[in-house]
Amino acid sequence: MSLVASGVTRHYLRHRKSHTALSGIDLDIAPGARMALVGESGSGKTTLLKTLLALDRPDSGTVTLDGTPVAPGSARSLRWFRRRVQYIPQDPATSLDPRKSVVDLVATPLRLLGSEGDHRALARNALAAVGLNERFLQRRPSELSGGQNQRVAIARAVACEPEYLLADEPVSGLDLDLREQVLDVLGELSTRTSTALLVVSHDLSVAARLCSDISVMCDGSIVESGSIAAVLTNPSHPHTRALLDAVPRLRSN
Ligand SMILES: Nc1ncnc2c1ncn2[C@@H]1O[C@H](COP(=O)(O)OP(=O)(O)OP(=O)(O)O)[C@@H](O)[C@H]1O
Repeated sequence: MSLVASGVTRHYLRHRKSHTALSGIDLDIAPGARMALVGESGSGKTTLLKTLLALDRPDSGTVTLDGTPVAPGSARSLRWFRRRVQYIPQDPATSLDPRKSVVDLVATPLRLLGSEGDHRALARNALAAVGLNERFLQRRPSELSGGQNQRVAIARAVACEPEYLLADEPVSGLDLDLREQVLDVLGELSTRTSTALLVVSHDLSVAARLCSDISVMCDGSIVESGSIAAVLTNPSHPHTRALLDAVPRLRSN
């Protein structure tokens, strides 16, 4: 019972040459897991996330949810999967329809997924859970701050109560205050619910704050994984040590 990538490989053509973005990745996200996926820019984190979300098709290998294979397909054929696996994109500004009100942005996916219940009431509850109260409901994304839009994106992802939440750099590009706000919201959500969290980040401090396990990517491979405490105190791969050196605070803690 888990979201699993097995032997996932993905190549891209660049300047007519094949470039390996993912090289035989195995990753198992158990129910309720809180896992960070870290690595420097270009290591393959987003490509793996897209593959796990059935937004991108691997060249070889499989992604399965509780043993059922998933791959890109029609919205209808993936409805069962999207009800269970949701996504917080890196840049909410490009993922939120600027014409829609906040409450509609959160209620619409519930309608499309055929979720049970009063969609607007569920949307209001999800927005309240991320600290956006009634006075925000009719605003448009352009009338919100970056951190507020990021919280709308979180509410949208959690409103259908998914079992797995995959977040791509959820706080990159936010200033310090907004970053703290969004990390608090995600941390609170993952402790209050049984939703599994996979957080993609190039930042080890974000990983340490939200997750209990970590996988480190380098050049399309997972080079190290384990509990955050073990990996951060005793990194075995040079790439992990280099990432750690970039966050001196973590070393001294
Ligand atoms: N659509 C694409 N076409 C060609 N190459 C791509 C494409 N998407 C990703 N790549 C390449 O695949 C590799 C992995 O990219 P990916 O975006 O998964 O890395 P990342 O670890 O998420 O990086 P970042 O932290 O900068 O977002 C990179 O070398 C990237 O240039």
